Amino acid sequence: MEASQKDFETAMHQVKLLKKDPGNEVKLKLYALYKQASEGPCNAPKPGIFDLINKAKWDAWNALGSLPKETARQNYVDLVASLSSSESSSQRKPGADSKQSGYETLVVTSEDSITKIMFNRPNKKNAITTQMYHEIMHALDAAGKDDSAFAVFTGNGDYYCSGNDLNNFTNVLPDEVEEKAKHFAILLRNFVDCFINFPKPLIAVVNGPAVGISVTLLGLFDIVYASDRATFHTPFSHLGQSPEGCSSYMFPKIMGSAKAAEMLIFGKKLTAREAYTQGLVSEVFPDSTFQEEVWTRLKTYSQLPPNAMKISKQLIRNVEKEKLHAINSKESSILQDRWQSDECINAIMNFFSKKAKL
Ligand SMILES: CCCCC/C=C/C(=O)SCCNC(=O)CCNC(=O)[C@H](O)C(C)(C)COP(=O)(O)OP(=O)(O)OC[C@H]1O[C@@H](n2cnc3c(N)ncnc32)[C@H](O)[C@@H]1OP(=O)(O)O
Repeated sequence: MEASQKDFETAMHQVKLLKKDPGNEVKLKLYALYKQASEGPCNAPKPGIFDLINKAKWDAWNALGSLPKETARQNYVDLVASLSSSESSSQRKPGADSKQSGYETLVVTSEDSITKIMFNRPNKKNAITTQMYHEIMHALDAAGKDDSAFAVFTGNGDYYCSGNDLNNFTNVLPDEVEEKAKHFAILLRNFVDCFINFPKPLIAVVNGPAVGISVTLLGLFDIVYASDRATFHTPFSHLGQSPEGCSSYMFPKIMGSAKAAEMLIFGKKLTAREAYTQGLVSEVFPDSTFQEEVWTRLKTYSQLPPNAMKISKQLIRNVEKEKLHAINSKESSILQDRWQSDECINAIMNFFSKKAKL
């Protein structure tokens, strides 16, 4: 059920009862969601750069873009619920619903036999930092072993995920480039391996635009539900890079080589409907009812016998597992070279100099 105005008001009251200060980042998130839910997209003039507090608040609100009021209200209620529940977790009975601690870039929750892994850097469009890569690997490892029926990835805010955080490649001295590239190739390979090896059904709830590695990985997901606001974009050539996440194999297999080439070589951005027509997405939902429809459905599926679902997933996927590992290894090693190329270094510099937003 979508959060009602009454749920929203109750949540506003609950915030005041929190005993622990949730920290500035969470307070900004609460502020932004509250403004978006009550007033809609940011319409206030941007504060001056020295007005630090009001600028941070404005940035947080503005980062929510055109997120619908209803979704903001729901996210606000969910966030307050997760804050309240983590405060009372010491009194909670074992096995009850819980937000898992130890994550800074994700919100990981277990509810209704579903492990939900939510990218949680909405102000940065959920771009994946090195820390986030590690947290995702950790969350996947735990979700593979816990008693949930399946795992679901989604994004907080208006984006699903804007792909690799390009800051991962900045502040590297010229004589460190080779070593860094090697380091990231190993990280990438290990990261994608976790998706190839994940033993249970893996579902993506694509709440908004998806870019780069968050798109390529979808070929390794079992089901992809998308809001009609979602887009799918892999600007690898624009960045002087090349495909990863086994997309060089999975995308031609899913959509045919001609369509895959348009995405992976030319960086053609697909709408949710196009991604559905090309077989990358299982179903598209209107954004206004997306969360309610998808989660109602997933809660029903999560009651199916978990072992049967797990075995079926493995039957479908395991035939190609070794091949996928080999492809992942090859893609990572090619990227290791690409990251050291002038094409790539210049494209990343361009992004940060705001000349070439993709
Ligand atoms: C282990 C290594 C694996 C490597 C393999 C992975 C490859 C990839 O994923 S390639 C794809 C990389 N991603 C991109 O190229 C996207 C870059 N971002 C953008 O083009 C845009 O930010 C946007 C289209 C995603 C959103 O544009 P807009 O709505 O105009 O919002 P802003 O650009 O103002 O973004 C808000 C805020 O977030 C920062 N940000 C967004 N995405 C990234 C990112 N991928 N890396 C770093 N930072 C990102 C953006 O810089 C803004 O920050 P502030 O200026 O500080 O507010």
